[in-house]
Amino acid sequence: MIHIGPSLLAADFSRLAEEIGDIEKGGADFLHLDLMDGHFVPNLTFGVSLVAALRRHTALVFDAHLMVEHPETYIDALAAAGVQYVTVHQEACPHLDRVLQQIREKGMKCGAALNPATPVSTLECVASYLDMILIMSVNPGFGGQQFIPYTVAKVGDAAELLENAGNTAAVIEVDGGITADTIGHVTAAGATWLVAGSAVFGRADRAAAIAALKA
Ligand SMILES: O=C(CO)[C@H](O)[C@H](O)COP(=O)(O)O
Repeated sequence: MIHIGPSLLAADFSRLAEEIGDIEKGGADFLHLDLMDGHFVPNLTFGVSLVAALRRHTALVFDAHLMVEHPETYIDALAAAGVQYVTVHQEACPHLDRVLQQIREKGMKCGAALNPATPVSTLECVASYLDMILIMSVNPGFGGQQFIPYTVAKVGDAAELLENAGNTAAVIEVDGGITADTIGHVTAAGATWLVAGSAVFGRADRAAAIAALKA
């Protein structure tokens, strides 16, 4: 079952509540929230107070992707803001197990994200209890980039890792450069959650854009 999550990064920041209403009506399955701190990635987006404010405007599942240093300092506030999925970067977490447990203890689903050049094998020790593996198919920091083809093989690696760990409940999400042309490659390899920024918010008819990706 394919889930499409528009990335708020590509929305019109001057009218976010309307933009979210548009994709919710248009058939989005979740809302992807890119929190960037200007340190882990060379861009700065928004923080938890904005996420909390948006929570009042939609029933969509909130999928927070933390592209930040020290993600452990965000977890309590994200739980209070009503976020359901929190994904941290393996590369930002010297204590990955600890921060994933912290997310679970707050009653949220936990995910681990990998930059394009980070191997899936780095998640072997936590694979049995992850709720999500997020394969970045662009270098994180900016929307509208070109999909990196070698990341398709990493989706297959993630599927194999989860299978070997006996974790059939976890999902594989892919983020970056997802379009009607690239989506089929990653779904064939095992991804079921697809983040799409430009391919949804960049189009006037969001319902048609989501339907095109699902098709
Ligand atoms: O995490 C991201 C960038 O770091 C974005 O979610 C991603 O790039 C989506 O945008 P697009 O679909 O336009 O590539």
